Amino acid sequence: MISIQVDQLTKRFGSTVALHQLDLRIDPGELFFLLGPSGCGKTTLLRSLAGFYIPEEGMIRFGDEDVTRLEPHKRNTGMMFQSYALWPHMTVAQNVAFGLEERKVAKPEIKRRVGEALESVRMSTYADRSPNQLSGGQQQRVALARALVIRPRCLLLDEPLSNLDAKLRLEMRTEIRRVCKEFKLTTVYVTHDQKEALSISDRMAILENGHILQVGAPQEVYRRPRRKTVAHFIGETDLIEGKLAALEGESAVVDTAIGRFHGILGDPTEQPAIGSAVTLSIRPECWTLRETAADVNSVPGRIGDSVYLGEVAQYDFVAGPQTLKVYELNPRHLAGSGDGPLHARVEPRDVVVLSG
Ligand SMILES: Nc1ncnc2c1ncn2[C@@H]1O[C@H](COP(=O)(O)OP(=O)(O)OP(=O)(O)O)[C@@H](O)[C@H]1O
Repeated sequence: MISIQVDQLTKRFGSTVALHQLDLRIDPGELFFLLGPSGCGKTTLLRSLAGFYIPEEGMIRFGDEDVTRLEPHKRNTGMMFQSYALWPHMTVAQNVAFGLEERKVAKPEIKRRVGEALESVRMSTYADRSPNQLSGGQQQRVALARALVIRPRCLLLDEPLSNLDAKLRLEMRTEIRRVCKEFKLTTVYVTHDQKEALSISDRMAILENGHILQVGAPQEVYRRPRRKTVAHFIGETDLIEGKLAALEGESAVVDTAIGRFHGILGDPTEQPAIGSAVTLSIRPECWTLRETAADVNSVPGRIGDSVYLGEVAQYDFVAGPQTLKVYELNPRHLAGSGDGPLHARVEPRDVVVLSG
């Protein structure tokens, strides 16, 4: 197991700065995700780790070794990309063996390791098939076996599941986590799919314009986003603009057009000034609907549109000038626009106060 450390990494393409003095440390054996809007620099960072891009400034280390300028094939990384590109004229076993043949590994050793790699992704019985006789999910398993067979120092995955349908994606993401943990591989995983990241990552980084906005475990990033962009990018959220009325440690009081809220600072290291503009981020499932008002964090309003989805009912809750998304888990019945006035209430710990 190795750590991956990135110090002050800058990568430019002409006048575009794809990565700005990026600092990041990924712990040994960690399953680490890179997330962010299109063009934020995820692929550039992954390709720099793989050695396909050489940064203009900064350093990349695998464990204690400086690999910043090392050629890709000398880095010994296992890679799996969006198009898994198995060679159609080779069998599954030959596809997996290829990397070992290139490395001039002895024949009996190749046979043993290919067997082990196919076993680890549960594809042993398909060894003699050609790739076009496999489903998309099975091809992806072979691509994973091909990445694992070289005993890489780390795994680099770029949208590995994006060609699969929804059900297979669910199955394969658990499979990828199982394999990474079994092989104790430090893994960097790029995706657009926040559910993939929330469900299997140890930690994740959210990028924007070549900068890292936040690094943390899924629960930290989801429950305590530090910036509006992060709150907006990960999960659903209600953003409510207001002015900071009081601050004591991490606890903040904010006045908004729909009332006064008590909450917690998203980024306790940045203390906004009293009277400054702030934004509240409240997850739709944190609200509860009641017929009576509560003492704090209680907003009167009416149900607008509603959608029943079995385990959850989704409401548009019209509170004066603001329409909030409110999700009720395990709904007994669906509230409708014909119902009387209600009060949406939220715990202060679920109200995240963000600068700006
Ligand atoms: N080979 C290249 N030549 C010129 N500009 C590039 C090149 N590769 C990336 N860029 C630019 O660098 C920035 C970061 O791109 P990158 O591909 O890393 O983003 P991304 O987060 O992976 O996006 P996506 O989610 O769309 O794949 C973008 O502005 C992109 O246009």
